[in-house]
Amino acid sequence: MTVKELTKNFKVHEREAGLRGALHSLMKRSFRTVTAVDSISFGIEPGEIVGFLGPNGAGKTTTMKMLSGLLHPSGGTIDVGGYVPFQQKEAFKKRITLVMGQKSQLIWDIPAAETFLINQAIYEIPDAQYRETVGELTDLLDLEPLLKKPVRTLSLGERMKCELAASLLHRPEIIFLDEPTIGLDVNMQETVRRFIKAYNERFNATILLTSHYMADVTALCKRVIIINHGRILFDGDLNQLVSTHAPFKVAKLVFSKQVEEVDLDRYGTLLHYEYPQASIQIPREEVSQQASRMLADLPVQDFTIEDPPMEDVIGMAFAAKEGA
Ligand SMILES: Nc1ncnc2c1ncn2[C@@H]1O[C@H](COP(=O)(O)OP(=O)(O)OP(=O)(O)O)[C@@H](O)[C@H]1O
Repeated sequence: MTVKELTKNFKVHEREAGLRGALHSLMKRSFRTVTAVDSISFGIEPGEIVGFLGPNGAGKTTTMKMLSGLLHPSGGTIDVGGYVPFQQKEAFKKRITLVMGQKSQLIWDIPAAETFLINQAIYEIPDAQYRETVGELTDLLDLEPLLKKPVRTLSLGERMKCELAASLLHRPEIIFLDEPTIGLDVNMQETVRRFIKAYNERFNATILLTSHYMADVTALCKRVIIINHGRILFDGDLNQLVSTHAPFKVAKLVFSKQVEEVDLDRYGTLLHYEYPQASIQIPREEVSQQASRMLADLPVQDFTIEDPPMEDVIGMAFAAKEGA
């Protein structure tokens, strides 16, 4: 998949407040242009899972819609699996899918199994292949007990599992996942994550994923693209992002006895101390040395070294860019 200088402008109608504004806008409409995606370029190799991150309104969904052919770009070029998405060729539609966590394609009053049959017809999936794929997806997602119930009676997580299956029946090799875990409880998020990983491994599918849950990103994506105000801020290895923008780790300690706060400052920057727990920020190159010192000097009952939370790392990446 290759994207070059992709841009999307929306024309939005502006109206002054109040009755005068309403009357005025009847006579003369005034428009403002919003640039949702501003000349972004990137390439994604077959089989890669890439995290597409950014704050609300950054342009992620707009980009996904252009990549899947739902929106016509204002500028730039897109090649997805050898196709130009907005030409909406049948062969292209059979190779991709767009799953939006906030929107459902399942029909509310009938069981998911029946939506599956409709999709079989739409995508012209031969019977044998359809049965095999439904069987595989049913196993991977544990769908058996869900398929015959009307969709409206399913929980959000159960519906999301059916949603994923419905979107993957035609075995697309390029998948756009827009917030697939939104609103799900922690266990169901983990189930969906495991499924995405298994699907990617089994079919070598290329996946572009947006999520506000950093656990999705750290579990699935080696590479991330971060956008803000429609522009790419970072595109590269997740580990590199962390080591560039957070050149430190956080030691989490649990003590078996009270320790003086001043004693903890000696090992790094004390972030938090409330007996029996403390967290201390330590420069990466000092981690092993300071860890052995702490274990030797302090009444440590439990000890872990972690990367800082991804939210913080991304926050630091934004701050660095704005400061530059
Ligand atoms: N149809 C539209 N008409 C006008 N403006 C739009 C339209 N769709 C999106 N926008 C604007 O484009 C910008 C990018 O929106 P987009 O939905 O792509 O962001 P996002 O990164 O997906 O955000 P979120 O994380 O909240 O889903 C926003 O300022 C949004 O208001």
